[in-house]
Amino acid sequence: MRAITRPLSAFVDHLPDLNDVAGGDGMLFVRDGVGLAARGVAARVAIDDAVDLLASIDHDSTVDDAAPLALGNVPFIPGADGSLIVPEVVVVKRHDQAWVTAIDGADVATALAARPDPLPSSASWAIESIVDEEVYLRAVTAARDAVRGGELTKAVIARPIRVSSTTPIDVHAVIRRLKASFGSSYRYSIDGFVGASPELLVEVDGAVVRSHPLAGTTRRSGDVDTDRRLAEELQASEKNQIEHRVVIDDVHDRLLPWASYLDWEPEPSIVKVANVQHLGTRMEGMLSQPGPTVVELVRALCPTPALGGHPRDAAIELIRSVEGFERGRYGGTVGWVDANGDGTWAVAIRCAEFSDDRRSARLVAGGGIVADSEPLAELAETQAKFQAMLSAIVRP
Ligand SMILES: C=C(O[C@@H]1C=C(C(=O)O)C=C[C@H]1O)C(=O)O
Repeated sequence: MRAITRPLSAFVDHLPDLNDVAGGDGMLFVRDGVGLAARGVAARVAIDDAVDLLASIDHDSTVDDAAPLALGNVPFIPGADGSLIVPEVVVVKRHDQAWVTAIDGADVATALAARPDPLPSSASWAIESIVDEEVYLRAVTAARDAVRGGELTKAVIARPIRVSSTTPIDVHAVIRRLKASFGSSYRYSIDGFVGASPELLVEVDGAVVRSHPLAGTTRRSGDVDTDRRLAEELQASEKNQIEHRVVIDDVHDRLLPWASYLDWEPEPSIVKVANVQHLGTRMEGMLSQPGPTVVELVRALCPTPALGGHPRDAAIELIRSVEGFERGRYGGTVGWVDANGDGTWAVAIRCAEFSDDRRSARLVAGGGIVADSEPLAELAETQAKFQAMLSAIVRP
């Protein structure tokens, strides 16, 4: 394969919005205006082979930092195949520069051409649980009992719902709404898998490695003082601190063997998203040289205990025996890797999987269960988390 990279300014005089480059049928991975949008499939590649394939591409570039890249998703189950896409055309935006890479002479002008604004439309909607509430509540209780019995320190229990519409759902409109409400989350759209995740699994940027695990959740109220009180209660809650500690220790222990240095916030801080607030701990370090690719770190970290639990194998076994559905892409990770092994991967949460005809979507949300978890409070937490995608999809 051959790739050509040029500054975006060689093709357009104003920077297009990445959401509009992706539209309803392209690909997107972006946060706060930094990220990429892509169109067309030049190749599909197993994640473990991606860096070798990308490095073998003959790359003609006038942009120093640019390298061919692939994006996609790794499912929740450890070791599951993740198939990435090498796009025909990809537009990359960083803080200070923007460029476009085209594979094998793909048509950049068509990829960048303005897409019509999504039209407002009205539909009738139905929302139904895919797994009965009773099954979910029993699963939470089973996880709590396993923690109380000393088999686990934490397991994450989730539940799926289906949203159906009488008319096809316009994914372009959905990603635009996610931008408006969840600009600082990792917003993604790949092969009908769309979401806005606040959680960074791992990022490799040269020798620098970063992760931002989240665990421990409370609602938001719409009122500043109430939100502050809820955040203080979250910080002071032993139950939530335990949920959080399990994740931080595990991510730290999995990253440390690759790092010459790893730093982290001494106390978890509050991460506010439009619908909920979380406990989060930023980690940043330097990779030992020669450094691992981001794919190796994805393999080491996925699924994070923020979505599985601890110990990992026992938690996943329990999840699979009590949850009553297959998680598939939910709870895995979504992101990109380039020919240098750099890349950014978010935890695949706050997501919707659209049917091929776009008339329905499966949404999944869950939460960490420890000894003091209350099943009905957990149900309410999933409802708050569902709001991220529901509010972007449902337009009566
Ligand atoms: C499981 C989800 O979110 C995860 C679980 C959290 C928790 O238990 O408090 C918080 C953030 C995420 O790591 C989800 O959104 O479905």
